[in-house]
Amino acid sequence: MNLVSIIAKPEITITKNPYLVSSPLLFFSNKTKSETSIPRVLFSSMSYNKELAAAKKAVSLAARLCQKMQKAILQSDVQSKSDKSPVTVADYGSQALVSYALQRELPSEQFSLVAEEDSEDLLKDGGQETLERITKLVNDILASDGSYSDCTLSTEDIVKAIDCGKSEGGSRGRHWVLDPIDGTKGFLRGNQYAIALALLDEGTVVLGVLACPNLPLTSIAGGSQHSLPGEVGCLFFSVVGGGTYMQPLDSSSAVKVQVNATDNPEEASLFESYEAAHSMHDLSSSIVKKLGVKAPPVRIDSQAKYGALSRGDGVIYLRFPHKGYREKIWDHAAGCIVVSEAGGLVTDVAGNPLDFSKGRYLDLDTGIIVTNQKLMPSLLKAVRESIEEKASSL
Ligand SMILES: Nc1ncnc2c1ncn2[C@@H]1O[C@H](COP(=O)(O)O)[C@@H](O)[C@H]1OP(=O)(O)O
Ligand SMILES: [Mg+2]
Ligand SMILES: [Mg+2]
Ligand SMILES: [Mg+2]
Repeated sequence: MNLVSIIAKPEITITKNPYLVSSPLLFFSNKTKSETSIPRVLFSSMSYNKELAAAKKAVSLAARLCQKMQKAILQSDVQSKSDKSPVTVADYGSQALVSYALQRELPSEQFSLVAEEDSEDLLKDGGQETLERITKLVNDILASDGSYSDCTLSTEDIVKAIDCGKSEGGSRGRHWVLDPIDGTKGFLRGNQYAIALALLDEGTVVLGVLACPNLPLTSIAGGSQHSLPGEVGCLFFSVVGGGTYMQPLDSSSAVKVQVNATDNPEEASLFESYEAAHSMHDLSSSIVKKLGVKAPPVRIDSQAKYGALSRGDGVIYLRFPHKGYREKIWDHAAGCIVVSEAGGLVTDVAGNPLDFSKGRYLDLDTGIIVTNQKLMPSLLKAVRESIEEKASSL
């Protein structure tokens, strides 16, 4: 039986990147081995190699599209900045590109996609011009990459690709889960955003790819989110049982990353939403005060928080949406596996893992808590106490 084995190549490093120094690269090569000599953990990651390659390609193409559009937005004058259509074009374009690329890369698989956007607004009066812009943009990205040069997409193809994302997901079979631009507000401001793609298999997230085009390749601990050009753009990826890896968006040299495993809250720093409207910052600050965290919170947009936490830039991520907000699975699926495979934990307030098998929404009523395994018990205790105090003060 021809199986895949993993060979460590410690001599290959990218010296500019501190994560690479202690992290040998892993290469996959074909080798014949008896089935019993392969650890179970490798079997689980081996089963999704094809899907991982397809997901990385799809997300990298979408990241290129988003980078192009964000540059155009930031270079535009004040008047056209108030026009929100470039972000719309980028959102739809990213979803169309990921959907199309996955289907081209995995032609023999049944395709189901749970994604944020749908074409309803594009098909209304006045949507045609936007649809044409999206179609041109997607075709331009594919042409400059040289992929799928056998066909140019029509506006109908684009609508079809976007609307593949209407699946309800659930606990049966395989479903891709996509947020084409996570952190739209950050994208518009020129700050952090992510393209987040995950694969659900029988209700469990088994694979995640997270592109963070504006995230520095070096640590953002302490809040420094600025780097020299050429030193930003990270692609995180994980397969269940296989760990989490990070590579520069424009290169294929991946390194294994791990969460910061400190058990000392004084050394732990907190990530939270940039947008106060997305999470209750007063509650997070009461929790970290109770826990004894010293550093001020680092506020960044999108699932880039999960990526940064997976490589140890910070230790805690708290997310408490305001009452009535329903969390969607595409806002957490990729980030969740990226952190868990790097040794972290992602739970609800009760300490239960997130359940992605219930359809398009996560069945949560309170919030999402992310940290390493050692700090989780005391963090959960501080969360519960702070929630009780807040409730009794109302
Ligand atoms: N009122 C809201 N409360 C919480 N999250 C929201 C709200 N509105 C949008 N979001 C989503 O929160 C995520 C951004 O999280 P963060 O605040 O941590 O950056 C995005 O997925 C964003 O959607 P979108 O994907 O459309 O940007
Ligand atoms: Mg989102
Ligand atoms: Mg989005
Ligand atoms: Mg949105």
